[in-house]
Amino acid sequence: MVDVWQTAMDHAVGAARRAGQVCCSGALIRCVDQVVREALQDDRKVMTKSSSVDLVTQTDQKVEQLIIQSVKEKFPTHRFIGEESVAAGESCVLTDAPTWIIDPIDGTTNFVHAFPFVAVSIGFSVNKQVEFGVVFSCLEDKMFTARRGKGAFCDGEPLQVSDQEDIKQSIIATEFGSSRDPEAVDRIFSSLRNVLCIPVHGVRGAGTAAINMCLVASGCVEAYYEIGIHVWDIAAGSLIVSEAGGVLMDVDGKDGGPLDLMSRRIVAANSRTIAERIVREIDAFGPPRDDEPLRR
Ligand SMILES: O=P([O-])([O-])O[C@@H]1[C@@H](O)[C@H](O)[C@@H](O)[C@H](O)[C@@H]1O
Ligand SMILES: [Mg+2]
Ligand SMILES: [Mg+2]
Repeated sequence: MVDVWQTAMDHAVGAARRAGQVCCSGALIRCVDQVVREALQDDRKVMTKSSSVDLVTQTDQKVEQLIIQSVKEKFPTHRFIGEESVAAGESCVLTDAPTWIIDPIDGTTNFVHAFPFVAVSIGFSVNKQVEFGVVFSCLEDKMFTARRGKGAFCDGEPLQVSDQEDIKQSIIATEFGSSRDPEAVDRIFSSLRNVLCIPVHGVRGAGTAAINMCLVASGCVEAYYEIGIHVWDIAAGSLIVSEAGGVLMDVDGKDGGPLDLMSRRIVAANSRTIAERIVREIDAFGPPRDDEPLRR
Protein backbone atom coordinates (compact mmCIF):
# COMPACT_ATOMS: atom_id res chain seq x y z
CA MET A 1 0.00 0.00 0.00
CA VAL A 2 1.29 3.46 -0.85
CA ASP A 3 2.30 5.34 2.29
CA VAL A 4 0.79 8.72 1.38
CA TRP A 5 2.14 10.65 4.35
CA GLN A 6 5.66 9.35 3.75
CA THR A 7 5.46 10.73 0.20
CA ALA A 8 4.31 14.06 1.65
CA MET A 9 7.13 14.02 4.19
CA ASP A 10 9.74 13.32 1.50
CA HIS A 11 8.31 16.28 -0.40
CA ALA A 12 8.54 18.45 2.74
CA VAL A 13 12.21 17.55 3.24
CA GLY A 14 13.02 18.54 -0.36
CA ALA A 15 10.99 21.75 -0.10
CA ALA A 16 12.62 22.70 3.22
CA ARG A 17 16.10 22.14 1.79
CA ARG A 18 15.36 24.24 -1.29
CA ALA A 19 13.75 26.95 0.86
CA GLY A 20 16.73 26.84 3.23
CA GLN A 21 19.09 27.41 0.34
CA VAL A 22 17.19 30.59 -0.55
CA CYS A 23 17.31 31.79 3.10
CA CYS A 24 20.94 30.85 3.60
CA SER A 25 22.29 32.46 0.50
CA GLY A 26 20.57 35.65 1.68
CA ALA A 27 21.88 35.33 5.24
CA LEU A 28 25.43 34.44 4.23
CA ILE A 29 25.56 37.29 1.76
CA ARG A 30 24.54 39.56 4.62
CA CYS A 31 27.58 38.30 6.57
CA VAL A 32 30.25 38.39 3.94
CA ASP A 33 29.73 40.62 0.99
CA GLN A 34 29.20 44.33 1.32
CA VAL A 35 28.92 44.89 -2.45
CA VAL A 36 26.25 42.26 -2.98
CA ARG A 37 24.63 43.51 0.20
CA GLU A 38 24.10 46.89 -1.41
CA ALA A 39 22.92 45.31 -4.68
CA LEU A 40 20.27 43.42 -2.71
CA GLN A 41 18.84 46.57 -1.21
CA ASP A 42 15.29 45.60 -2.10
CA ASP A 43 15.58 42.06 -0.82
CA ARG A 44 16.87 43.40 2.49
CA LYS A 45 13.91 45.67 2.97
CA VAL A 46 12.57 44.91 6.40
CA MET A 47 8.87 45.36 7.05
CA THR A 48 6.94 44.97 10.29
CA LYS A 49 3.76 43.10 11.27
CA SER A 50 2.10 43.00 14.73
CA SER A 51 4.67 45.36 16.32
CA SER A 52 7.72 47.38 15.34
CA VAL A 53 9.91 44.41 16.32
CA ASP A 54 7.86 41.71 14.56
CA LEU A 55 9.89 41.65 11.36
CA VAL A 56 9.25 40.25 7.89
CA THR A 57 11.30 40.39 4.68
CA GLN A 58 10.59 39.64 1.07
CA THR A 59 12.56 36.43 1.54
CA ASP A 60 10.01 35.20 4.14
CA GLN A 61 7.21 35.83 1.64
CA LYS A 62 9.10 34.39 -1.33
CA VAL A 63 10.10 31.22 0.53
CA GLU A 64 6.56 30.61 1.78
CA GLN A 65 5.16 30.93 -1.77
CA LEU A 66 7.86 28.62 -3.08
CA ILE A 67 6.91 25.91 -0.56
CA ILE A 68 3.15 26.33 -1.04
CA GLN A 69 3.38 26.23 -4.86
CA SER A 70 5.49 23.09 -4.85
CA VAL A 71 3.10 21.34 -2.43
CA LYS A 72 0.00 22.43 -4.39
CA GLU A 73 1.39 20.86 -7.56
CA LYS A 74 1.76 17.51 -5.82
CA PHE A 75 -1.11 17.58 -3.28
CA PRO A 76 -3.77 19.87 -4.79
CA THR A 77 -6.44 19.14 -2.15
CA HIS A 78 -4.29 19.86 0.91
CA ARG A 79 -4.74 22.99 3.00
CA PHE A 80 -2.19 25.46 4.35
CA ILE A 81 -1.53 27.59 7.38
CA GLY A 82 1.47 29.72 6.46
CA GLU A 83 2.82 32.51 8.64
CA GLU A 84 3.02 35.09 5.88
CA SER A 85 -0.28 34.03 4.24
CA VAL A 86 -2.01 34.52 7.61
CA ALA A 87 -0.31 37.92 7.93
CA ALA A 88 -1.77 38.73 4.50
CA GLY A 89 -5.29 37.90 5.72
CA GLU A 90 -5.75 34.14 5.16
CA SER A 91 -7.59 32.27 7.89
CA CYS A 92 -5.73 30.41 10.61
CA VAL A 93 -8.05 27.57 11.51
CA LEU A 94 -6.87 24.01 11.98
CA THR A 95 -9.39 21.55 10.52
CA ASP A 96 -9.31 17.75 10.17
CA ALA A 97 -8.11 18.10 6.57
CA PRO A 98 -4.48 17.40 5.69
CA THR A 99 -2.81 20.74 6.45
CA TRP A 100 0.73 22.01 5.88
CA ILE A 101 1.75 24.40 8.67
CA ILE A 102 4.62 26.52 7.42
CA ASP A 103 7.06 28.97 8.97
CA PRO A 104 9.19 29.94 5.97
CA ILE A 105 11.87 31.60 8.11
CA ASP A 106 11.75 30.91 11.81
CA GLY A 107 14.14 33.45 13.25
CA THR A 108 13.52 36.39 10.91
CA THR A 109 15.15 38.79 13.39
CA ASN A 110 18.25 36.57 13.33
CA PHE A 111 18.07 36.51 9.53
CA VAL A 112 17.89 40.30 9.31
CA HIS A 113 20.85 40.71 11.68
CA ALA A 114 22.91 37.76 10.36
CA PHE A 115 22.71 36.08 13.76
CA PRO A 116 23.45 32.56 12.57
CA PHE A 117 20.38 30.52 13.56
CA VAL A 118 17.59 30.38 11.01
CA ALA A 119 15.19 27.54 10.22
CA VAL A 120 12.53 26.52 7.74
CA SER A 121 9.75 24.74 9.64
CA ILE A 122 7.10 22.53 8.02
CA GLY A 123 4.56 20.60 10.06
CA PHE A 124 1.81 18.46 8.56
CA SER A 125 -1.40 17.67 10.42
CA VAL A 126 -4.34 15.37 9.74
CA ASN A 127 -7.36 15.27 12.08
CA LYS A 128 -5.61 18.07 14.01
CA GLN A 129 -2.75 15.72 14.87
CA VAL A 130 0.78 16.40 13.61
CA GLU A 131 1.82 13.50 11.37
CA PHE A 132 5.30 14.71 10.50
CA GLY A 133 7.58 17.63 11.22
CA VAL A 134 10.58 18.92 9.29
CA VAL A 135 12.90 21.64 10.59
CA PHE A 136 15.84 22.61 8.40
CA SER A 137 18.41 24.62 10.35
CA CYS A 138 19.86 26.07 7.19
CA LEU A 139 23.04 27.78 8.38
CA GLU A 140 24.02 24.70 10.39
CA ASP A 141 22.89 22.54 7.44
CA LYS A 142 21.02 20.19 9.79
CA MET A 143 17.80 18.48 8.73
CA PHE A 144 15.58 17.52 11.69
CA THR A 145 12.68 15.19 10.92
CA ALA A 146 10.03 13.25 12.81
CA ARG A 147 7.13 11.09 11.77
CA ARG A 148 4.43 10.22 14.32
CA GLY A 149 5.26 6.89 15.96
CA LYS A 150 8.51 6.50 14.03
CA GLY A 151 11.08 8.54 15.98
CA ALA A 152 12.95 11.80 15.47
CA PHE A 153 16.17 12.23 13.52
CA CYS A 154 18.87 14.75 12.65
CA ASP A 155 20.39 14.01 9.24
CA GLY A 156 19.14 10.45 9.64
CA GLU A 157 20.65 9.91 13.12
CA PRO A 158 18.12 9.14 15.90
CA LEU A 159 17.50 11.87 18.46
CA GLN A 160 16.97 11.35 22.19
CA VAL A 161 16.17 13.96 24.82
CA SER A 162 18.45 14.44 27.84
CA ASP A 163 17.94 12.04 30.78
CA GLN A 164 18.60 14.78 33.37
CA GLU A 165 15.65 14.86 35.80
CA ASP A 166 17.05 17.53 38.13
CA ILE A 167 16.10 20.99 36.93
CA LYS A 168 18.95 22.45 39.02
CA GLN A 169 21.38 20.62 36.71
CA SER A 170 19.61 21.86 33.57
CA ILE A 171 19.75 24.49 30.84
CA ILE A 172 16.38 25.96 29.89
CA ALA A 173 15.71 27.68 26.56
CA THR A 174 13.23 30.52 26.16
CA GLU A 175 12.70 33.72 24.15
CA PHE A 176 11.47 37.23 24.83
CA GLY A 177 9.07 37.18 21.84
CA SER A 178 7.97 40.19 19.84
CA SER A 179 5.65 42.04 22.21
CA ARG A 180 7.08 45.17 23.83
CA ASP A 181 3.93 45.89 25.79
CA PRO A 182 5.40 46.75 29.23
CA GLU A 183 2.90 44.56 31.09
CA ALA A 184 3.70 41.52 28.92
CA VAL A 185 7.44 42.21 29.24
CA ASP A 186 7.11 42.38 33.07
CA ARG A 187 5.38 39.00 33.09
CA ILE A 188 8.03 37.46 30.83
CA PHE A 189 10.80 38.83 33.09
CA SER A 190 9.10 37.67 36.27
CA SER A 191 8.83 34.13 34.82
CA LEU A 192 12.44 34.26 33.69
CA ARG A 193 13.57 35.39 37.14
CA ASN A 194 11.70 32.52 38.79
CA VAL A 195 13.20 29.94 36.43
CA LEU A 196 16.73 31.36 36.71
CA CYS A 197 16.56 31.45 40.50
CA ILE A 198 15.44 27.82 40.92
CA PRO A 199 18.48 27.93 40.24
CA VAL A 200 19.14 26.36 36.85
CA HIS A 201 22.59 26.06 35.26
CA GLY A 202 21.62 28.55 32.57
CA VAL A 203 19.03 30.06 30.30
CA ARG A 204 19.57 30.20 26.53
CA GLY A 205 17.67 31.16 23.40
CA ALA A 206 18.63 30.56 19.75
CA GLY A 207 16.17 33.19 18.49
CA THR A 208 14.03 30.56 16.77
CA ALA A 209 11.38 28.43 18.44
CA ALA A 210 11.94 25.59 15.97
CA ILE A 211 15.67 25.34 16.68
CA ASN A 212 15.08 25.68 20.44
CA MET A 213 12.79 22.64 20.18
CA CYS A 214 15.37 20.72 18.15
CA LEU A 215 17.88 21.51 20.92
CA VAL A 216 15.48 19.87 23.41
CA ALA A 217 15.10 16.86 21.10
CA SER A 218 18.90 16.62 20.75
CA GLY A 219 19.46 16.66 24.53
CA CYS A 220 21.43 19.95 24.45
CA VAL A 221 18.91 21.74 26.69
CA GLU A 222 16.40 20.12 29.03
CA ALA A 223 13.42 22.32 28.16
CA TYR A 224 12.09 25.20 26.11
CA TYR A 225 9.11 27.35 27.04
CA GLU A 226 7.53 30.42 25.51
CA ILE A 227 4.25 32.33 25.64
CA GLY A 228 3.40 34.25 22.47
CA ILE A 229 4.59 31.79 19.81
CA HIS A 230 2.31 30.75 16.95
CA VAL A 231 1.20 27.42 15.52
CA TRP A 232 3.72 27.68 12.64
CA ASP A 233 6.60 28.15 15.11
CA ILE A 234 5.87 24.91 16.97
CA ALA A 235 3.92 22.44 14.76
CA ALA A 236 6.98 20.65 13.36
CA GLY A 237 9.19 21.06 16.44
CA SER A 238 6.56 19.68 18.80
CA LEU A 239 6.54 16.31 17.02
CA ILE A 240 10.35 16.28 16.86
CA VAL A 241 10.45 16.72 20.67
CA SER A 242 7.80 14.09 21.44
CA GLU A 243 9.30 11.55 19.03
CA ALA A 244 12.69 12.10 20.71
CA GLY A 245 11.08 11.02 24.01
CA GLY A 246 10.14 14.46 25.33
CA VAL A 247 6.88 15.84 26.71
CA LEU A 248 4.75 18.78 25.59
CA MET A 249 2.28 20.79 27.59
CA ASP A 250 0.38 24.03 27.87
CA VAL A 251 0.91 26.20 30.95
CA ASP A 252 -2.44 25.79 32.76
CA GLY A 253 -2.85 24.73 36.37
CA LYS A 254 -0.29 22.50 38.07
CA ASP A 255 0.21 19.96 35.29
CA GLY A 256 0.17 22.36 32.32
CA GLY A 257 -2.66 20.59 30.49
CA PRO A 258 -2.34 19.08 27.02
CA LEU A 259 -0.51 21.06 24.35
CA ASP A 260 -2.92 23.13 22.28
CA LEU A 261 -1.22 24.13 19.01
CA MET A 262 -3.39 27.27 18.77
CA SER A 263 -3.04 28.51 22.36
CA ARG A 264 0.28 30.31 21.71
CA ARG A 265 1.86 28.73 24.80
CA ILE A 266 4.20 25.80 25.08
CA VAL A 267 6.49 23.92 27.41
CA ALA A 268 8.57 21.27 25.63
CA ALA A 269 10.83 19.28 27.92
CA ASN A 270 12.82 16.09 28.31
CA SER A 271 10.60 14.92 31.19
CA ARG A 272 7.27 15.56 32.89
CA THR A 273 9.08 16.48 36.13
CA ILE A 274 10.99 19.35 34.52
CA ALA A 275 8.03 20.48 32.39
CA GLU A 276 5.70 20.67 35.41
CA ARG A 277 8.30 22.55 37.45
CA ILE A 278 8.53 25.17 34.69
CA VAL A 279 4.73 25.43 34.57
CA ARG A 280 4.74 26.15 38.33
CA GLU A 281 7.36 28.91 37.95
CA ILE A 282 5.95 30.83 35.01
CA ASP A 283 3.23 33.42 34.78
CA ALA A 284 0.59 31.77 32.56
CA PHE A 285 -0.89 34.72 30.70
CA GLY A 286 -2.88 34.03 27.54
CA PRO A 287 -2.35 36.09 24.39
CA PRO A 288 -5.20 35.99 21.82
CA ARG A 289 -5.33 32.50 20.31
CA ASP A 290 -4.17 31.87 16.74
CA ASP A 291 -7.69 30.74 15.77
CA GLU A 292 -9.36 33.72 17.44
CA PRO A 293 -11.18 35.51 14.57
CA LEU A 294 -10.53 39.00 15.95
CA ARG A 295 -6.83 38.29 16.49
CA ARG A 296 -5.72 40.91 13.98
O1 LIG B 1 8.67 35.43 13.41
P1 LIG B 1 9.57 34.25 13.33
O2 LIG B 1 10.99 34.60 13.19
O3 LIG B 1 9.07 33.25 12.34
O4 LIG B 1 9.36 33.43 14.72
C1 LIG B 1 9.81 33.90 15.99
C2 LIG B 1 10.46 32.85 16.78
O5 LIG B 1 10.61 31.62 16.55
C3 LIG B 1 11.12 33.42 18.01
O6 LIG B 1 11.94 32.51 18.67
C4 LIG B 1 9.99 33.75 18.91
O7 LIG B 1 10.46 34.28 20.11
C5 LIG B 1 9.03 34.72 18.28
O8 LIG B 1 7.87 34.74 19.12
C6 LIG B 1 8.67 34.41 16.84
O9 LIG B 1 7.55 33.60 16.75
MG1 LIG C 1 8.55 31.66 13.61
MG1 LIG D 1 8.76 33.13 10.41
